[in-house]
Parts: sequence; structure tokens; C-alpha cells
Amino acid sequence: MITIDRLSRRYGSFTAVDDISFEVRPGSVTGFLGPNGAGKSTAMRMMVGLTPPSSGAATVLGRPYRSLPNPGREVGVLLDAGAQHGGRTGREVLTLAAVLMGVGRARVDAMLALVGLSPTEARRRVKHYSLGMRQRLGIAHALLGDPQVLILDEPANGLDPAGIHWMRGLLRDFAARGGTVLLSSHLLHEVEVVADELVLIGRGRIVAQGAKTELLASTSTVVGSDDLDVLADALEAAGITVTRTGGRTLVAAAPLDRVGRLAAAERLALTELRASEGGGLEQMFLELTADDAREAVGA
Ligand SMILES: Nc1ncnc2c1ncn2[C@@H]1O[C@H](COP(=O)(O)OP(=O)(O)OP(=O)(O)O)[C@@H](O)[C@H]1O
Repeated sequence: MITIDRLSRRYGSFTAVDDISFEVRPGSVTGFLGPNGAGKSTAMRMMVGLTPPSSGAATVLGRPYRSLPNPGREVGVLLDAGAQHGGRTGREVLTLAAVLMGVGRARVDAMLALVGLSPTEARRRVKHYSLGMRQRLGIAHALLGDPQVLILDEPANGLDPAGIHWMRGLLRDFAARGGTVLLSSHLLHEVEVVADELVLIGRGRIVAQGAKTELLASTSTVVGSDDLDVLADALEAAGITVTRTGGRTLVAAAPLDRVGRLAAAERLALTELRASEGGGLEQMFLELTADDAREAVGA
């Protein structure tokens, strides 16, 4: 179990993670989704004690990560696959970690085999590894201590389609055996396939969270107006949950005809009104991504 309770991180006047709360339960895979710069890595770094929170708390298996006696045996972490020591071979990286964690050397071979790094590749220095090979080594490292919890930041980065398929199977098996998995991604479809639960983050704040099936199946409507505040007030007054995505539209948790009738009653001109695909998740994600897209700056 991972518990995130009102976690925030500020850098000067900039808030990278803004009051987020969620739980990741055993036996499930939770996808932590958001565009580049949304705050995923910062949140994960706080979960494993690498970045101190400005406020709030994160616990793993009921304790702050830093107070776990042998964290590698309980929590497997993959944060930045590029951060491994380039001068060591893949096997050395794992062997050193095995010694530190107190796990047998046999486990090193088992993990190398599991992630598909051949004996020849394991003898090569990490600086000569491709990104995909580094990710595989990072996953082997995370699994080395046979942990109950996995915290993986963009583990699919650099993996080829076969590698992504393999990793999904691995994470599903891990969860099926009662493990707890949190994995981040900036690609909705990448985690949609593997996750049971989704937490969507944009600009440091959680904009949607819940069971994937519910989030994707719920009826919702994308609606735009020149006066979004009045529209949002009217929808909320009618008991409809409104998600402000920061774009020129809202996602209203109600069917299209109901949203249209409410807007008409308020005599509001609409610039957009359509049923949202994927329960609005795709739309929310696209808008978050569009707002934050680097290429949109100055466009
Ligand atoms: N040490 C730091 N000092 C100042 N700002 C920081 C620091 N670390 C992160 N940030 C900022 O916090 C925001 C969130 O960054 P973070 O790396 O958590 O995002 P992310 O969702 O993981 O993005 P990506 O998908 O690109 O990895 C960014 O705007 C980033 O520039």
C-alpha cells in the first residue's frame, strides 16, 4: 500500500506538486498519468524520500520510505534509468545492490534472465547500454529484493513494442500475486492497457482519479462557452461535477442533452458541445497536454 496524503512541493513561488492525495492498493496497478512537467517525478521522488515535501506526507507499507529498515526488500524503485553508474557493468550494478540488500547472488542471474539481458550484455558497461537496456536493468534492480511494492517512473520509455508488451505482463503478474504497483507515464494509452486505477495529474494537481473502468465508462460531455465561469456555476448548481482543464472547454459529468438544456436555460451561447469519448479522460488529457505542450509556447 502507498498512501499519499495532501502532498505538496514548492520551488520558490512555483508549486510543482499541489496538495495531492491518493492510495495505491495491493493487488492493483495504478497508472500515474500526466503531461511533461505535471509533477509526476517530483511526487514519486517524495514517495521514496529523495525530495522532501513542502507539506503533506507519503507512506509506503504504512511508514515513510526512509524509515523502512531495508527498503530494497520492500519497495522496488525505478526513477531515472539514466542515473545508473555508467562505468559498471549491468551485472556489477545488480551484484552490488544484492550485497547491500542482503539477497543471494543467484537472484542477480534470475533477474537478468527475467528482464532479457543476455550474459554478454550483462558484462558490458552500462554507459554502452541503449535506453531500453537501461530500463530493463532498472526493472531488474527494482525487482531484485523481491519487494511487495513497485514505484516506476516512465518504465516504458525507450522500450520497443515487444519490451512494452513484456513489461505489461510482468506488472500484471506482479499485481496478480498481491503486489502494489504505481507507474507513471505521459501517454494515456500506455497505462490504460495495464492499469486498474488511474490518477491523472496536471500542473501539480490531480484532475481525475478512480477505477479505470469507471473513468473510461462514465458518461460525460465536453462543453465550451465564452463564459466558462457562468457555465461551470450553472452545472455545479445542478449537481453536475465539472472538471476545469484550463482550456476553453469543461468536462461535465452528465449526458450531452442535460448539459445542453441547462446551458439553454441559462441563455448561454455554447462554442462546443459533444459527448466525450473515454469518459472524458482522453479529452482532459489532451487539453492538459495541449496547455502544457512546449511546442504551443509562442505559437
Ligand atoms: N529541483 C527543482 N527546482 C525547480 N523546479 C523543479 C525542480 N524539480 C522539478 N521542478 C519543476 O517541477 C515541475 C514538475 O516536474 P516533474 O519532473 O515532477 O514533472 P513530470 O510530470 O515528471 O514530467 P516529465 O513527464 O517531463 O518527467 C516542472 O515544471 C519542473 O520544472
